[in-house]
Amino acid sequence: MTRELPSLEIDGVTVRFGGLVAVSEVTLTAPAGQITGLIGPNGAGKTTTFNACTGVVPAASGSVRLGRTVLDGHGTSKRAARGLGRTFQRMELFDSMTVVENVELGVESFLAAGRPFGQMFCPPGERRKIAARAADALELCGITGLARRTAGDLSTGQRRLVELARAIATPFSFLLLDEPSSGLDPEETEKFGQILLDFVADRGVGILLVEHDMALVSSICSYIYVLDFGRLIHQGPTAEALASPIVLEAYLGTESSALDSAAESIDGAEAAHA
Ligand SMILES: Nc1ncnc2c1ncn2[C@@H]1O[C@H](COP(=O)(O)OP(=O)(O)OP(=O)(O)O)[C@@H](O)[C@H]1O
Repeated sequence: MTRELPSLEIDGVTVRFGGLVAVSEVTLTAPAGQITGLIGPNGAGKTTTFNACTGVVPAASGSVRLGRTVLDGHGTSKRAARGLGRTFQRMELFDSMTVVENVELGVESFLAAGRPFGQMFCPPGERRKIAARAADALELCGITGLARRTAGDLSTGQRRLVELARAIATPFSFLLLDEPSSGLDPEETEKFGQILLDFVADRGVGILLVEHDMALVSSICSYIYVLDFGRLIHQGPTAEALASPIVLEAYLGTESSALDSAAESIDGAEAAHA
């Protein structure tokens, strides 16, 4: 029987840094088995929203749930143990370790956190489980051939895939991905997007994606939320949201070229389906 995976529910979350309201009463739902986009200009509050979900910063008000599990009041490790995984804007790989060691470490830490003296003893059978999950994730990301390479020797594109493999090898029930395609060229980005689509279709895990690459957003997210100055200014199906005057205005002068490229890729996709 496959387990039912949760949606992420953010309900009226506000985060303040002194007098600055970085996130203001943000409410969103990101369902299981889909990639939901969270976009907005620089400084709009996207990463802070992720930080509030994972417990890195306290929310002044509001609530975060994974399905029926309330995450409020827990620290970062407990929220991860409840199933909320995350990748960071800046890559957090261990450069002196091999690719497979990096990926296995993610799984090992997750499993160890769930039992007493977990970091000291690895029960028989668990090592095989960890290796199997890591091998599966490397294959899904198309990097099995890099398993024994040292992470620090890899290109940015390869390192992004290792980071993704580590996140998907770990048995999280929902993933927050913060600009995961940053530094990739268009070909690598397209491949990366396809891996994400295959992953959610195959495993049913939900993803909330923060991303500046609008061509990627428009090709893999069916629904997006748009933040500006900490507030949600729009939500809706991707094509509609990216064409919305209020969204265009928020991006004007900052990322209008990014939206142009998104519009081109939406037009291209529509033409291909016609
Ligand atoms: N720890 C902090 N202390 C004070 N201000 C902060 C802190 N973290 C973020 N901010 C401020 O909160 C606002 C939202 O920042 P945040 O990093 O969430 O934006 P973002 O949408 O993720 O931006 P970007 O796309 O550039 O990563 C910004 O004005 C930022 O300067």
